[in-house]
Amino acid sequence: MQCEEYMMESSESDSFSDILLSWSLEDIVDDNLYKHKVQNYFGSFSYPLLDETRAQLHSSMETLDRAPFREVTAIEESKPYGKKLYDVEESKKSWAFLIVTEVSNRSFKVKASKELQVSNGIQPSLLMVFLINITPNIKIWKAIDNNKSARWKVLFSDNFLKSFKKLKSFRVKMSLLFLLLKLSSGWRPNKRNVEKNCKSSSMIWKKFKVEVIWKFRPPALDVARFEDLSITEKTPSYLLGDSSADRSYVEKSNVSESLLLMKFYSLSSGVANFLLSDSEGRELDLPFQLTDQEMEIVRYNRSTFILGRSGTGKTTVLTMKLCQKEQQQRIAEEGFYGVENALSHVFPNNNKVEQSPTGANMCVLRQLLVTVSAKLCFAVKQHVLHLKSFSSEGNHSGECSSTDSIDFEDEEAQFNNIPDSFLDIPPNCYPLFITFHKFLMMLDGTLGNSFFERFLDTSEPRPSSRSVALQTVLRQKEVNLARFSTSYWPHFNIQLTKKLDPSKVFTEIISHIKGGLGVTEAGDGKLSRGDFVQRSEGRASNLSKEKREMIYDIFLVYEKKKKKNVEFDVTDFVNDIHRRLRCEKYKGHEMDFVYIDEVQDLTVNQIRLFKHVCSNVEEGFVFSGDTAQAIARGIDFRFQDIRHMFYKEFVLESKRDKHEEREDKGQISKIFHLSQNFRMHDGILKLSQSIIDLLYHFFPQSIDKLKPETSPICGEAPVLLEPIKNLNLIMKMFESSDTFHGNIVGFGAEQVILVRDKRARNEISNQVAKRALVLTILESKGLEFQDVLLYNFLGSSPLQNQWRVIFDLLDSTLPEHFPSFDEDKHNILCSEQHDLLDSTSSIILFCSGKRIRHM
Ligand SMILES: Nc1ncnc2c1ncn2[C@@H]1O[C@H](COP(=O)(O)OP(=O)(O)OP(=O)(O)O)[C@@H](O)[C@H]1O
Repeated sequence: MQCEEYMMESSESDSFSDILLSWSLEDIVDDNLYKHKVQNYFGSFSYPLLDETRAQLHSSMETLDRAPFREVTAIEESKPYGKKLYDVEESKKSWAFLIVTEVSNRSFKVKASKELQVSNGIQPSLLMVFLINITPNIKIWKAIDNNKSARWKVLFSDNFLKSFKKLKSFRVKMSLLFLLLKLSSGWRPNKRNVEKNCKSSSMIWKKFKVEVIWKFRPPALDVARFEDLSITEKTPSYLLGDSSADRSYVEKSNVSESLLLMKFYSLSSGVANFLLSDSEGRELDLPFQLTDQEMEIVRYNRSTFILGRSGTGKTTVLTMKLCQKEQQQRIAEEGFYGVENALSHVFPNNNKVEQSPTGANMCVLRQLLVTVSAKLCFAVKQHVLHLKSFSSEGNHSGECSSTDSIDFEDEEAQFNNIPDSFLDIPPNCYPLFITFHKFLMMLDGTLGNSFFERFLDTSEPRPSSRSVALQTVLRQKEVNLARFSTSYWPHFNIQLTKKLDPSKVFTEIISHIKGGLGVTEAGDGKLSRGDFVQRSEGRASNLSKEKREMIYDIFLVYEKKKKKNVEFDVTDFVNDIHRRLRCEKYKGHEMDFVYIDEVQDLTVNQIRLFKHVCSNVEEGFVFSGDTAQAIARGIDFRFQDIRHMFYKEFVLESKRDKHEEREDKGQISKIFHLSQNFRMHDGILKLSQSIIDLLYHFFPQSIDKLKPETSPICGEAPVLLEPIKNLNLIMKMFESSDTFHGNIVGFGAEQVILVRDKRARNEISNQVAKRALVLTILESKGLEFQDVLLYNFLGSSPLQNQWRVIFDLLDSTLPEHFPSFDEDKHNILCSEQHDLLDSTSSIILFCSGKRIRHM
């Protein structure tokens, strides 16, 4: 039998520390001793609960939901090694480990590792529920309990997951999990095999030699690197990915391998069973450990707003909130407590029991998650389905549609199996993941007299499917910013247009004149000239009275021309739905919970529509967004506007409807800020922050002022590749698929070339001949890559030399012929800066054109 080394970290002072495991598995030696035992532990197990216990659980469920459940580790002393996850406030220290200490057929007990602070109002039984919650197969806890000495909670890393996935032998997988369980239960290897290596009095590093484990191989090197030696010096080499304690390796660690950004998962029986059952090498998508900041939002059970920059975990929090509700429903269904109460807790709308296609009764929790981008919608749905299939141990199937291979050119294809109406959604379509566009289509189909009827060409034969007909109408008749700029703008009075920018004018029309706060639902769907012009006096305005007059003139001409062309814009569609909702009552499905991601891409008038589909105003709405990003051009978004509108039109109106207004005015919903960035290292964040600073300076209204984000990882600033004379750099880079001066190796699935528009995409795609993924910035929104090559963004900017206005800001000694900043004239700079910001996930700037070198 072969022996290999592995190591673990522990704080000797506390017998209930976590094990922080971070290693790579490659090969595993063949033999193992534990096979039979493992099979015993992983057998199926069902546990009958006593009535008394059930009653206890029932009464405590509500409190549990709100309990600040936090598993505190003793790793605080070792902060440099851990993520923020382990930074626990003093007050929460009492939230210690909870271990099932006894399991028998008739009862089980829970014991806290430290003194449990019952004075906090939390009863031990609550904690028991939590364990049941995450570990439906209790038997595994019995295994942990076999050894009464120190028990450790096992967290494992992304690296572990990836390596585990590669393992072929089921037996090896089992033996590995078994070993982890043994460790967590307090088992320690034979003393002869232990070397002690004391780094400090409070921290003892142990090095164990254990039978039958694996061969270690350091992860591959990549672009970004560690530089902060204060971290690397204190961090044990194995935690940074190298068993040989080679400092130079540490400095070259890939950011994605870093413990500080890495995802961690805790080992429970559910996870163990899932890992073992995953025979087809399917993507492993497990619930990872959230930070305190994220957990606070997930547990907060009232309607709320989540604000954070790209990569701070907004979508993660939304998804986990949704999953939490699903899980509560499952518990309710499994009868852990009285069914009626369970239902009232999970289904605020007192939803009904529906018949499944097989005829069985099923409670349908109606959750709706809406995004603007179809790609993000797809990604979120896949993630949740994975999590669901994990938590129901692989039994989950029968989702509404299979979205395995989506053609993003035909983004709506992923919704083919969801009806274009809220009237008859099959139960297995829930939770419902749709784009805002699909949401509008569904509302249109729920109400009488479709908006599109008037645009269908009666002379032509109608396509057999409604959705094909609608797609055609949308393609041919919808005026978006691109069509506005090309087909409408040139026809407006040049005296008006020469002083204005089409994107600014379109934004004002769509977001304010026709879709903003001042537009009441009952009105005619637009602001009067007087109201619009008067807004120049408001504090938030950055447009003069004169310019507003001009914009209003353009608006009137635009409306006439649009009518003549029999065309429409999105606000016409939204206003038409509002109009119909005033005349007829919404009869579609009532949602229990609604989650709206990328809310910055919606106008106030669009967001208003959601109140018709969900009356659970107190608890049912979560909006998340970032004013630094905007997918949809032509939207002017302010978080505070949405929040006030929500209070006035959702909260107060619902209270009025329920005749509650006198006693309680309700509260304006809380805003949570997420500030830790998981996607980018410090070097990229600094670049983003410098663009945000430009936005604050030039366009303070276009972005909410937030605290700068933090990232625990240091990294280099993005590299600027300048063109070499007579050399097509892109071609050169990709002429051979795997080498470019030895620097860019294997530009593959985790890398992307970002370009400005579809034209550039086609051009670059041809040049790299499928050797790299090429996306427009818009298409890349919400997706993640290890490396981003931003191609010729500045060189191809419509702003051309006008970028130079920012030099004034950067260097006051520059000669005077640099143009000075004019808000209206340079408005496009705002969207350009937003685009640039969107692309700064991890970028290598690649520019052509001399002008760019100034940057
Ligand atoms: N606690 C955590 N530990 C490790 N990784 C995390 C944690 N929370 C979130 N992440 C990861 O950080 C990345 C960004 O998260 P997410 O997509 O939720 O952010 P976002 O704010 O919605 O970003 P965007 O606005 O760009 O879509 C994801 O890879 C996510 O899995």
